[in-house]
Amino acid sequence: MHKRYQNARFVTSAASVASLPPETGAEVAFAGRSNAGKSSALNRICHQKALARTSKTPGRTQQINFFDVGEGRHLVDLPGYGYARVEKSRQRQWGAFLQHYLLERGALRGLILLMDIRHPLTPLDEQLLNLCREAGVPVHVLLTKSDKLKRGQATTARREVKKRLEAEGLHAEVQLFSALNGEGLEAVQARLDDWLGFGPPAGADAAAETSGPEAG
Ligand SMILES: Nc1nc2c(ncn2[C@@H]2O[C@H](COP(=O)(O)OP(=O)(O)OP(=O)(O)O)[C@@H](O)[C@H]2O)c(=O)[nH]1
Repeated sequence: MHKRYQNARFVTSAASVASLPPETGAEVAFAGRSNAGKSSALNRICHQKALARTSKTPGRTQQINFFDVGEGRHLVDLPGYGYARVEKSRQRQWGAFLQHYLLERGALRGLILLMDIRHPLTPLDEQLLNLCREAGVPVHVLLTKSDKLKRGQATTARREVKKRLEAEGLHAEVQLFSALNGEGLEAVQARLDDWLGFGPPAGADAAAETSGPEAG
């Protein structure tokens, strides 16, 4: 089992450009619509119950949260977007902050975009993908809650998302993920290792290393 992320710990939050922490090393950001399953995914990836608070009320995560995963590397939890009840002015403010973060953050190695497998590629997801392309930030897509669909449906959903992205000239990798049953966990951890510049985990065998991010 991959244990590196078990020691992740919360370091700080930022609610504005001015309060962003100094760039100490590589970081990978997690983004997605409210309720896409981001907190659940982070908790699962880090084998912790409440690292990122899982909430049944969508839209409650309002700050960028930084988690230290060792050796100066960080996972960064971006606030969920698209929650209808957040006022327009706050949505705009958040958009500007996100744009600044994606364009200016030198330490940012890539973005994990989480989308509920049953509702992928909403207009806000598309906007974020375009922003990442503009900023030159690589994207890795998790189609979350894959346990909600039958095997064949999940595979088809993945293929269709991949096809739509390619049609738009976006070359993101797309994988299935379930925080519930752990599907795709090793693939996303391998992607994080790669982006963060970690070597293979101690005790990893060749099979684990070759299970590419598109597995699942
Ligand atoms: N079946 C299933 N449900 C999931 C999975 N991941 C998350 N959920 C459920 O989906 C809901 C939202 O999950 P969260 O992890 O809180 O979502 P979030 O994206 O962090 O939401 P915000 O805090 O609004 O940004 C919760 O009711 C979770 O229990 C999954 O893999 N499978």
